[in-house]
Amino acid sequence: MGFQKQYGNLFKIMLGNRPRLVICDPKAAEFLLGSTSILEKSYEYKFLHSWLGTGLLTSSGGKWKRQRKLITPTFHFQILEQFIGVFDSQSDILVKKLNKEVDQKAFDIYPYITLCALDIICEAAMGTSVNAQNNSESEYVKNVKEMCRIVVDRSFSPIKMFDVLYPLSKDYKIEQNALKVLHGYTNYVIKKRKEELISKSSTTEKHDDTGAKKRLAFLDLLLQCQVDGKPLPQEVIREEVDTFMFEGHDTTTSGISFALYHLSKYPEVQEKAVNELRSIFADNKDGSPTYQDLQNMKYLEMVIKESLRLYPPVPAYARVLEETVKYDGSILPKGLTLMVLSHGLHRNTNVFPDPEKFDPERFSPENSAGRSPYAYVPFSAGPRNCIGQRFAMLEMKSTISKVLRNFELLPVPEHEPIASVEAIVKSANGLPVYLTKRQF
Ligand code: HEM
Repeated sequence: MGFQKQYGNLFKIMLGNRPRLVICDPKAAEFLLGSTSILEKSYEYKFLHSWLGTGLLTSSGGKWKRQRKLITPTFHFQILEQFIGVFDSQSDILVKKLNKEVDQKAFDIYPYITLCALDIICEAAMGTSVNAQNNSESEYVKNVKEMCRIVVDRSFSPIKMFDVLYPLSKDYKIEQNALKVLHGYTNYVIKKRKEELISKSSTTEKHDDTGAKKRLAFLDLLLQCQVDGKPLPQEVIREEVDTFMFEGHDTTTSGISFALYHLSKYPEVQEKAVNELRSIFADNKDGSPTYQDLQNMKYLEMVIKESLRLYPPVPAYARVLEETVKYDGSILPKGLTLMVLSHGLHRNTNVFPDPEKFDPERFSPENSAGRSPYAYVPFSAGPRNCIGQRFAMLEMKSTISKVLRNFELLPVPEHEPIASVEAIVKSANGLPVYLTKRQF
């Protein structure tokens, strides 16, 4: 991160034997992210292939275009609306778990949120529960964590990054075992859902035992997709479900945890967010939020956005040039990796003065007006932006508002997070807070 201060908003570095152009400048970010032709992901994404195959995140070319078109409708707001119950019921479990920290010592909020976010994505993606919050020792949960660690390790290890050397490492064996568990579980769930889909008539299948409209998981929607009149192959469905599992829980965990941490540090911001919630839930103090309630949490959204600015969960993402291109009078050669460092872009002083200051007002409608959409990119931008962006924002609002309605968050005065830049941004020294009960 220090490189930006030294070399400016556009600079070249070598990682291993690969040169890369690091982008912390909105104009260059627009050139890359707005492009409809520079879509190929960089080398490091290959470390995800053994788990995710070539799902939406890791695929390229025709397959990516086809899958993106097919999957986009499954993120329609009417479908997202169905997941609000999942966010709410899992947040209720989170509140129960957090109750034991009330008036106790400071504790790290991150592990609690990880398990909650895992439960949410499992239920939304697969329609099943792994019950991580009540059973953090689940094999599936343990192996998701293990795979996330291995992927990051491989990106930075001068030995493990090479395919020929990697099988000699301890992690290779751990990965093989993890993949057995992860693929075994997803394949089992897909098979079970497929059988259910075939055995139930189309009318009963859309309703649960009480006759209420049944919620469909992303998996059900994928099972209903057809290409040229044929259902998607099992392998393709598995890749996408696994991709949602990977992209859809560590990212929101980081987003929620840092936002809660910032709320603890800035009591006046917390007070303002709570007042907004009081006005939204005036007639329904203990009620569950509706889709509209979540949409009305405008100030909370500003808080989340500012938190994502300072600690974007995906701090960097990269593409590789398949052709030589020209940018701003310079030739960028084929094979060059272009990396958007959102962590640095969000600290560009031309766009965000006094960048280290936490100030949600930066995202008020007046202050956001006229800002380039490529200056603030926690969810990336352009054709390969995050497909789960609206799902993530709803989940973050739902979970954070539930915590705020139940607890007051208090700061640990001397603590400053040390951003550890892995695939997902975490804090090396945790995100500790104190909790007291709130009268809402
Ligand atoms: C705060 C939460 C999230 C953040 C900050 C985030 C951020 C991002 C970013 C930066 C990318 C681009 C990555 C790249 O170019 O390599 C991306 C892609 C993606 N995200 Fe998210 N994400 C979040 C939540 C989610 C959720 C909840 C889901 C699924 C339910 C999801 C699914 C995906 C998928 C499938 C892609 C690949 C899209 C494509 O290449 O077409 N994300 N996300």
